[in-house]
Amino acid sequence: RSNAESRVKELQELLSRYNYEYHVLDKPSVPDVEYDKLLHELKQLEEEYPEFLTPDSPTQRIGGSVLEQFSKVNHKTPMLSLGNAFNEQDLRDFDKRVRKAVGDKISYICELKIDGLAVSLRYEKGLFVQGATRGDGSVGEDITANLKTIRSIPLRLNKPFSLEVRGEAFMPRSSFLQLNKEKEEREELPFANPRNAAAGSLRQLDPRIASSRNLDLFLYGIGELGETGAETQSGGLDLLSELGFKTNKERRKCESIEEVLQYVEEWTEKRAELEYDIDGIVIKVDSLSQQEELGTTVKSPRWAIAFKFPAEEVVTV
Ligand SMILES: Cc1ccc(Cn2cc(C(N)=O)ccc2=O)c(C)c1
Repeated sequence: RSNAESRVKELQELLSRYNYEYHVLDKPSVPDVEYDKLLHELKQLEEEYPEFLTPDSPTQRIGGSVLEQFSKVNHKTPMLSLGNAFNEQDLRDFDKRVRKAVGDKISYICELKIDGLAVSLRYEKGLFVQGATRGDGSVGEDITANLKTIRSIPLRLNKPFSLEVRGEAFMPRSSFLQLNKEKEEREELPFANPRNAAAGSLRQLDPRIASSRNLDLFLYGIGELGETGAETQSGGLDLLSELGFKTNKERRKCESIEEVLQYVEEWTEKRAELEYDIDGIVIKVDSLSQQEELGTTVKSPRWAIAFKFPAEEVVTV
């Protein structure tokens, strides 16, 4: 019995690591069948010895019940929306406003703007306890059970931190095309785009449906930054990676608006090569103290802007 307990612990550790290698690093160290075999062994042991079952076990991704409805969640810090830029001049004007307010010693960080839906995840002492949609920025919907089905989300951090993190949930384009093919075969209405498919999947009351949709998530922000000691946005992103979160590797530090414009130009060309849709580029002042100095307007930060790509001409045949 005691070696059943140690075997359960060993399998939970092992499977969590394999899950991280596969879904976060995209670099599995064991074949899928090996992972599957060990997962079944853990499921058997947890059935036989339920006292060893923990909520963060790799077997607990798909909750038991179908929800009646989603409850509401109040975001401690509001989830802001970004002001938009549509051309080079808008970006140069943004740069001027920033320099006027905080002076000329600034760095920017550019990140791909994933075309999905913004969600926030709360961890207590390292354990994933709640996940919510952005909603209106102050009140969102509790979609914890559906977010748990996203395999790249750690159910337990590798440090017992209590913090709130934010990111964009999305559906890879290949999964979107496959889902629509299946919908058309069932003569169901297909989703118009991956963003709608991701939103529709996370709004399912049955977590088994969300689990089948191959959703994913990139984290890009930490609420209550002070707790973690990060001093820059780029440092915050590195910390998120160290904690076991999936972050987007295409981010770039830019020392001038010229470099920002180069990055925007580069990804305007390359966006079709990505496995997911992006609808623009997010540009942020990297220093968190300068972000505080710049503050926010009624609804969006003065220290960030979203460059939006021109809407794609939809070819209707
Ligand atoms: C049967 C089966 C089991 C697992 C997976 C995918 N996968 C693989 C690993 C792995 N190799 O470390 C870890 C987690 C995971 O989700 C597939 C596609 C099929």
